[in-house]
Amino acid sequence: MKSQPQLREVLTMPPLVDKQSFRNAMSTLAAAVNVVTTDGPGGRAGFTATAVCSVCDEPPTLLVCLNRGASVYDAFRQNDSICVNTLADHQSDLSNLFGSKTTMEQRFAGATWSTAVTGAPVLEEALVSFDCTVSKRVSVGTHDILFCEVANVRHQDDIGGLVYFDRGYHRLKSE
Ligand SMILES: NC(=O)c1ccc[n+]([C@@H]2O[C@H](COP(=O)([O-])OP(=O)(O)OC[C@H]3O[C@@H](n4cnc5c(N)ncnc54)[C@H](O)[C@@H]3O)[C@@H](O)[C@H]2O)c1
Ligand SMILES: Cc1cc2c(cc1C)N(C[C@H](O)[C@H](O)[C@H](O)COP(=O)(O)O)c1[nH]c(=O)[nH]c(=O)c1N2
Repeated sequence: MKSQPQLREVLTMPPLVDKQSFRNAMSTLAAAVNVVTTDGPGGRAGFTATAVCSVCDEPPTLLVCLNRGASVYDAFRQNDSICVNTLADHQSDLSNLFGSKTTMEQRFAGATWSTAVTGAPVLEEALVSFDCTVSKRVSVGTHDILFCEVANVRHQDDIGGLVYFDRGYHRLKSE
């Protein structure tokens, strides 16, 4: 019978797949597109994120993965108020605005905002907005995982969703 590798052996093992192969594979996982915003002592900031998912419903918690090299990282490190604004089918331009090398002024000038209970910016025409407080932060590799407790939800009816798949946007409409 083959013995289990010792911890030291595991730690020195090379990565199983290279970065590009990983990204190519990940590009086949369809994901909702979100503009994640914050405000507070670290200032107002926002970025586009597809690495968002549900964690548990007691307490209602979702997670957001944020690259520590992103321009918004310091603001998200200092602030605990976060709003996950899931984009509607007509908002791919806003995704590109918050997902490219633009200033925060340029990003927020691209849409209309209100202020959530927690103080985070809420996108007026979002499909759904999750107003959250960060409950825990975990660093893994290049990213921080932000666990966010949901204080309030705002949902719009009769509006299509936006999905990122195969490095492009796809519009979804319910029958
Ligand atoms: N989780 C992330 O940080 C993440 C997710 C999606 C896109 N992006 C960024 O958006 C840009 C365009 O992405 P694309 O999908 O058109 O092409 P891509 O080839 O850069 O990425 C393909 C897929 O790989 C994953 N990915 C990409 N960069 C990653 C990273 N640094 N960490 C973890 N997963 C990552 C995502 O699932 C992405 O959809 C790139 O600059 C990319 O880095 C980052
Ligand atoms: C469709 C799509 C999806 C994502 C991104 C981009 C795009 C276009 N980006 C990258 C992130 O939005 C990007 O780092 C910043 O908005 C632009 O970089 P700077 O803020 O200027 O560093 C991104 N970054 C991240 O840390 N987590 C994520 O889940 C995603 N997802």
